[in-house]
Amino acid sequence: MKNKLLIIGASGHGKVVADIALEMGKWEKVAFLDDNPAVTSCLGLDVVGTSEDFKKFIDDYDFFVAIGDNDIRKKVYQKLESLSASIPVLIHPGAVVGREVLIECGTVLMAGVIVNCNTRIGKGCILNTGSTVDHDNLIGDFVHVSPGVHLAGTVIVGSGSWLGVGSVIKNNVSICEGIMIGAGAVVVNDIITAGVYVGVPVRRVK
Ligand SMILES: CC(=O)SCCNC(=O)CCNC(=O)[C@H](O)C(C)(C)COP(=O)(O)OP(=O)(O)OC[C@H]1O[C@@H](n2cnc3c(N)ncnc32)[C@H](O)[C@@H]1OP(=O)(O)O
Repeated sequence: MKNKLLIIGASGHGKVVADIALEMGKWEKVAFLDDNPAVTSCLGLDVVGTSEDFKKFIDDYDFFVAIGDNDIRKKVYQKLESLSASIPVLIHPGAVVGREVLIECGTVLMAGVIVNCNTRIGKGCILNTGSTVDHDNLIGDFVHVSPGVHLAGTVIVGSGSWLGVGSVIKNNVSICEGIMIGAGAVVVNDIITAGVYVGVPVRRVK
């Protein structure tokens, strides 16, 4: 771990990620990289270059990819990983993490998140504000669990999936890779085909 942090992506999501990093109090400097030249600061923190510039900073900074889109976040993360960048886990002090929970690099737990025991969260995930992930879950890489989502016990979520705001996943359900679950949806059975699912209980719309 380094004493400076560069956040890639000075968006609304990046702003919340920076807020968490500052709350954690582990870095003496926090700054951004962003590809929009019009954005020069975010949350009062400087944008010091574009995402292409990251190699210049690699020896001195930790890096965190704060890009909401799962596919883009994965691409940028993998570029950093291939150069052995130091990529932390960010956990808001107001999140609760149970025993025997494994959280991989590049994942953020926002305020009010609860992860119960024996759960594994993959790399590059977003556990957004107030979401809960219960016991014995397996969450793949680059998953976005939106604000207010609830996953009951023994749920599996495949890599790259996005659970929309306020959705609910019943216990013992598996969701395959690359799924989009709509806002407010309820999943009560396994989902084995990629697509967009909405409603209560969910139906596939795309
Ligand atoms: C901090 C943050 O902000 S984190 C970000 C959180 N954001 C989210 O969670 C966004 C979740 N996104 C959604 O719910 C979106 O509506 C999606 C992804 C499910 C669908 O979006 P699109 O692919 O653009 O589909 P589209 O809007 O064309 O809708 C397709 C159909 O599904 C319906 N539909 C879309 N979303 C929902 C939903 N959440 N619940 C019920 N029905 C829905 C539409 O009314 C439409 O029905 P119709 O064909 O009968 O008219």
